[in-house]
Amino acid sequence: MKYSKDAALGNAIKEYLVEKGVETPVLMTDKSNTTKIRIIEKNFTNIMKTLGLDLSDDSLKDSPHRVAKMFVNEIFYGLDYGNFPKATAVENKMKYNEVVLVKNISITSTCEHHFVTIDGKCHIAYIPKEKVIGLSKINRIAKFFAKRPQIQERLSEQIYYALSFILETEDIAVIIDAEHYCVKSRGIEDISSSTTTSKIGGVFLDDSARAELIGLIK
Ligand SMILES: Nc1nc2c(ncn2[C@@H]2O[C@H](COP(=O)(O)OP(=O)(O)OP(=O)(O)O)[C@@H](O)[C@H]2O)c(=O)[nH]1
Ligand SMILES: [Zn+2]
Repeated sequence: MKYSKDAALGNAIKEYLVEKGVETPVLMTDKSNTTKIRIIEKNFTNIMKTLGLDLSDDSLKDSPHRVAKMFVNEIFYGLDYGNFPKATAVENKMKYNEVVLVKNISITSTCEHHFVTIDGKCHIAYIPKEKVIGLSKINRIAKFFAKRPQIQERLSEQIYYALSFILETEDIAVIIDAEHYCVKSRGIEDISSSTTTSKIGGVFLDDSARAELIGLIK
């Protein structure tokens, strides 16, 4: 992943999420990515063999390594705060104090109960106080927290508190609408339902501001 990272900011946000009680339950690991990939590869080999799959088949033989790389470097890279995007806020010199809304941010995450895909859209709004942030950084922060085993409620809250920490305001709204493949492709097998969650703070809690925001999203 080629983007600028900021581990110091990531670690400060981790502490803030722990304080707010919204951090993902994680235990410390000092294993390198190479070690993690080697261990996951070995364990996924066992899963495939247990299912009776023939790992000498050309198409299957590299799947354990492929899955291990995908877990560590792609779909779960947001477990590592060393990958937190460089998202430094800058002074709000123009004193802009109306809504900034980034709509339809594509999110793919992974359900932590079943380890299948969550696929949806995220809308993020804030009203600047002293600080503003590059627009793409909002998408990047949402994506960082999506790249973990997740539940949708916690994903909404983690994005909210990370932005609140960086932007030094509570005037933020995070709304996610997503389809869960654990609901769609298994279990209840409902192909049409989606789930909306939100974490809203500050002025967006007022009825009129909330109504205005919903109008802008529509
Ligand atoms: N609150 C919440 N629940 C979720 C999310 N993703 C998946 N779930 C639910 O987690 C629950 C896990 O329930 P269990 O009864 O332990 O699992 P299960 O036997 O596979 O349940 P079914 O999905 O109903 O077949 C299910 O109801 C899922 O729909 C999420 O993001 N938020
Ligand atoms: Zn699930």
